[in-house]
Amino acid sequence: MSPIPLNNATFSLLLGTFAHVSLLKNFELDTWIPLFFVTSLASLTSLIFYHVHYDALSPAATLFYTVKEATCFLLGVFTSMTIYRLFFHRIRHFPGPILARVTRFYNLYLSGKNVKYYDELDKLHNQYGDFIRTGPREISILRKSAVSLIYGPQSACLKSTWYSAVSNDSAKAQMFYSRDPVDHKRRRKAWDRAFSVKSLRTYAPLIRAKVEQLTSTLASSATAPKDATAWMMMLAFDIMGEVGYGQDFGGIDTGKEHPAAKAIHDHMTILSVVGTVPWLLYLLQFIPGASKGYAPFFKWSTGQIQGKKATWNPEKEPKDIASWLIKAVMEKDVSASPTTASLNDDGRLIIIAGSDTSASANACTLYYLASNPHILAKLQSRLDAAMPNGPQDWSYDSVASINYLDDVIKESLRLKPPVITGGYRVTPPEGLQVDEVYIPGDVNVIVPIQLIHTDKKYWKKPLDYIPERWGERKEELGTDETLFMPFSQGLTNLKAIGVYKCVGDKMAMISMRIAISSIVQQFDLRLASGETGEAFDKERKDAFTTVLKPLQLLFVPRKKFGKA
Ligand code: HEM
Repeated sequence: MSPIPLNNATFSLLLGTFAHVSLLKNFELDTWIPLFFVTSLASLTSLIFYHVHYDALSPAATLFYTVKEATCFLLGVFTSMTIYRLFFHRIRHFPGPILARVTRFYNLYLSGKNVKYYDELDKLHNQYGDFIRTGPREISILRKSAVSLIYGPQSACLKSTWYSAVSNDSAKAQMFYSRDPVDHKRRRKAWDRAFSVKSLRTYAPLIRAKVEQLTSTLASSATAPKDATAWMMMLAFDIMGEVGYGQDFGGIDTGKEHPAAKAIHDHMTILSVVGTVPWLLYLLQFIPGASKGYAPFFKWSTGQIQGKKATWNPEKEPKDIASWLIKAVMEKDVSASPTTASLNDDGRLIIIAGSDTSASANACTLYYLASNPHILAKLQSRLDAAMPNGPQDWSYDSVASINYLDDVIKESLRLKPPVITGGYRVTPPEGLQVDEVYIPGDVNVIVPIQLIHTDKKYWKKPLDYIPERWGERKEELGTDETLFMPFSQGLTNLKAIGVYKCVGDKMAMISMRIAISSIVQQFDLRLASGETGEAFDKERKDAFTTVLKPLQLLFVPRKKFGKA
């Protein structure tokens, strides 16, 4: 029996085409994926019901016709989608690999291949130019003017669907995932308070205490090589424990990486690879056990937040980031996290955003200093000139006055930005004019951080580590600060601003100044025997943040201080 018309292959094919052209084409599938699945399930159930009751088909025939019709329907959808994306889409004129124009699964493949998406993107830019289509509605741009247009304070671009991959409901998620600009701006105020000048002043001594604990530990077994990657990770976690929650993670004490560190790396790798197809990442969390490795960290941070709430004292000034966020909730401030779930998620954001990034920045700076003895010696001489009696003279004010220290840190952030590629933004409905190129509205755009930092159009000796390019050789090397965006910032009058830029950028700089100055003041750094630094340099994983290979260094205590 061949019931008409529902089991008709042509009809199903046409229905699929019609569904794409009239409906799906206009939807942001990433945001509507639950509805899409419920509707698909309901349609399949109705089809089965129709075949059983109206066509009186046997179970085997019902299965056969349902599968056939569903397959034809999907064939219609995907054929229409492919033709549309290749020949009719508003960004069809942009060059890029053919598969990338059709599906984001191509990006998933590129990201997952070696988890070095920045390398893949570099190859694509070399092949196709400054503007490339890296997805059906996604463009990667390597142009200076795009930085402030997309990331600057006046930008009309919003956060892309990538940010709704973890949750479609921003009321239940951390501030970072809030795509509604009004909601984001409101919630960001509570975070801004946690990083005010006054708050930062209370964090600096906590950071210094952790760094001192590290330098004593390093000094106690000075002849043995140490894995700088692991120790910088322990330091960063311990700092974020103290500054974020007023808690000691005990990493430096025990010499063991906090279990949350591995969980966060795994989580970030999944986020960056699977997140290239945001709806897929969204679905992944419904697979039982998918976030098992992450559970202890969830439990710890939720316990901390809820514990602080339970013992809240309104008279006490907050001393850590979490307490600032809780204060907004307890005082029912407009900036407060809207739900318990979102506050708990904000609590996780503190550690995730602040630890990995700072650890990677410090480890990379130590790598460059150990590999460039003349730069290390110059930095030590500047530190010695400012603090002639060595560590006993150390003060943050002295350290902050040493421009060369900032130059060293900035050059590391340029060559090895901890957030390697960065976040996508969506163009406003009226589109975006970048130099001679018009990008239509509702298109995901990105300026890949590491690639713009090393673009030979804009940088002389782009791959060389030259801290002087930020100071005395600025003019000679033509350094343009507006191209420097490790915190996803756009610059205006050399002030780092941007609606979605890193809220912890100032704390990050303070933390790096304290860590690098203290270590370099007390130790000479050398690559340990057998360590070339090559794997560390070349094999970084792009897991949104960076996952670094081990780096074996010798921390040799310095005997003399004073002016060189
Ligand atoms: C060297 C260290 C750091 C680097 C390079 C860095 C980089 C970044 C970047 C690139 C973004 C924007 C990501 C995007 O566009 O999606 C960001 C956002 C953020 N960072 Fe950092 N970060 C660092 C340290 C920190 C620290 C210490 C904290 C403190 C908790 C922090 C907290 C945040 C938060 C909360 C956001 C989300 C901001 C928002 O969505 O409004 N970061 N960071």
